[in-house]
Amino acid sequence: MNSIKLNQDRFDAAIIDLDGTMVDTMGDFVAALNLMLGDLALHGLAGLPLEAATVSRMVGKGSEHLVKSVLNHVQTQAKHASEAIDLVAHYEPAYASYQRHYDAVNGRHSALYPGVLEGLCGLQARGLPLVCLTNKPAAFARALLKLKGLDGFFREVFGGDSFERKKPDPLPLLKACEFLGTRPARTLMIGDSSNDAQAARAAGCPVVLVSYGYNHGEPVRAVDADGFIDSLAELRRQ
Ligand SMILES: O=C(O)COP(=O)(O)O
Ligand SMILES: [Mg+2]
Repeated sequence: MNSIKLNQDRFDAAIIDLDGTMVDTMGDFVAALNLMLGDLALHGLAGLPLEAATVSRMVGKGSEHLVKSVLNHVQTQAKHASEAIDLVAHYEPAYASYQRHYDAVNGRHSALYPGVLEGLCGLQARGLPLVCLTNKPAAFARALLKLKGLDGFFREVFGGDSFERKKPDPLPLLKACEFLGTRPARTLMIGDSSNDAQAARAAGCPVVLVSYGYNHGEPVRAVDADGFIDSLAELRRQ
């Protein structure tokens, strides 16, 4: 980690992102989205099924954004005007189908990144209270954390539907700090994307990004952040 030294003097708590930071959930997203396209009879259209490389560019801004991005992608893949889809008419059924399928596949095609347990244990051993803050719907996030054995680490789990606005808006981080009773300047945000970094900057939280996540398909080290780590286990050693 380059410019941040993690020590108890500097931080009173940590807020940790879920997808792309603690759990590699790409397999769940891809499975649920392809089942959704099957329901809508869009599965066979121009170059589908969707692949992880495509979906990883769309993840991180919540389910509504993800479903809209996939429908837009299908639209741009349509080779003939006759294949063009009505995005507005498809959105509601697509979203309902996606939610149903994601609920069923949640955690089945996903895995903890290496070093996550060590990192969380290290933060906990330092006495830092932890909150999980994701743009994933809170119910999906809680079920996933439980399935992966991580639920016991967090005082609270906030999702993309917990507040009026999602990351990159600072509101969820400010609310998480309020819950923790800590000042943003002393609350470390750990994430995988520019979404997390922008929210942290705007809230006044220091931010460290992992190098292995999704970051909307862009190189993460180009993002304005206070440090980068290759594994959460590095937090233990600071
Ligand atoms: O957009 C999502 O569903 C999840 O994204 P996040 O856990 O990286 O915030
Ligand atoms: Mg993320």
